[in-house]
Amino acid sequence: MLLNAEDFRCQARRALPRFVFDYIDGAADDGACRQRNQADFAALTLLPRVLRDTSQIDTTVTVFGSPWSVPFGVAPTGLNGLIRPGGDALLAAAAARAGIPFALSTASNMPLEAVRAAAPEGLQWMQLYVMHREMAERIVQRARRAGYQALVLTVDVPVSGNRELDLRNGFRMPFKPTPQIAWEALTHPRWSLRMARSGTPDFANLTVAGEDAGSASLQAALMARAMDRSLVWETLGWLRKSWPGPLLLKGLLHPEDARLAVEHGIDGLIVSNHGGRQLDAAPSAIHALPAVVASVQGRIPVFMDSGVRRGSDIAKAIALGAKAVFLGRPLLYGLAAQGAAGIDAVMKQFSDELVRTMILLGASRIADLSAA
Ligand SMILES: Cc1cc2nc3c(=O)[nH]c(=O)nc-3n(C[C@H](O)[C@H](O)[C@H](O)COP(=O)(O)O)c2cc1C
Ligand SMILES: O=C(O)C(=O)c1ccccc1
Repeated sequence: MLLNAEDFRCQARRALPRFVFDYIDGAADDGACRQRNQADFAALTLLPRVLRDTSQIDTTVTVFGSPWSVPFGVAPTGLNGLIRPGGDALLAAAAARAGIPFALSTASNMPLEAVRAAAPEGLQWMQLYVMHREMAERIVQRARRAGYQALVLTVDVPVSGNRELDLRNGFRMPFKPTPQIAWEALTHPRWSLRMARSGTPDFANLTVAGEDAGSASLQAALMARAMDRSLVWETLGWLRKSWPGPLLLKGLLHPEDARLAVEHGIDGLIVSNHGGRQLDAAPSAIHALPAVVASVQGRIPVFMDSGVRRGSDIAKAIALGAKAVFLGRPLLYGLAAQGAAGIDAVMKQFSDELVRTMILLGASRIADLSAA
């Protein structure tokens, strides 16, 4: 029986070739930050109230004018097509069914227009990595035309985190199976068959004038996470010109950076350490959240991700000032274990756990959690 995120993780380990599972599950250096993310959630408590009317539970929140049925969304993750062909479309459609937003990664294997078409009624946000500004501008224009509602600039990948599992496995883009990867793939005939039918899982959203979107050098550069490190607060205004909608920064932890973000006209923040995949010495996101919330003083919504594994973790993040959270690996485990049904099941698990937590806390609305 798959009852919780850890159950789905174990099932995903069985369902995937090792190099794919390692890529998803892996973290930077020694995995200390990834562990901290969960340990710090576990160390927090919520103080329940009793004899309050919880006969009706309302989990909805409104974000940038749009209602979410529950206060969580799908975090942007690259290479979802490596888990299942069309992984991004499956995640986007599941999010639309659940009434929550899906964030598409710049490092996705499906063209952003195709993902939008897979769930045209859903909320979709576009995550941006800036390798070249001109390439970034093209992605932003396309996202705007395709109807993405918000743009999320990820700022915690100035360079790749040290992912030793990926290095040892020889996992590279353009996708080129090493003997080990070929062996792992072949011992998972179902996975290999699916991939054989769908073709190589290239990054599909890299467009540069004069260079083929699928060029080997662009593929390799994105996999090496070779970002434009000259992009700074002073040059952020450049993005504003091509994106009139909500613009969020993802991956900051410092309260002073939160203040700078507000000063520079940013519309929302995602407090995150990238699931422990970047700076292994970083504090947990839930630990960093309160100072960021204090610094922002309610001027813009603050979201968080990294380490959310239970509905009670969502309640804890909201109690500490988050508007909502994003889920990364748990949904990927669901996708790996059972495809679309697995994503639905993981989303339902988090919703059910949140509702139970709210009843136990005597909170009938999300706003009531702020006091827990
Ligand atoms: C396999 C994988 C790929 C990811 N790719 C991206 C990405 O392309 N862009 C991005 O902003 N964050 C990326 N992230 C980070 C997630 O958006 C999110 O911050 C993180 O997964 C949250 O932690 P959690 O997995 O503990 O929930 C990735 C995370 C994983 C696990
Ligand atoms: O692995 C990641 O966390 C990530 O952000 C990423 C970046 C570029 C390509 C693939 C994944």
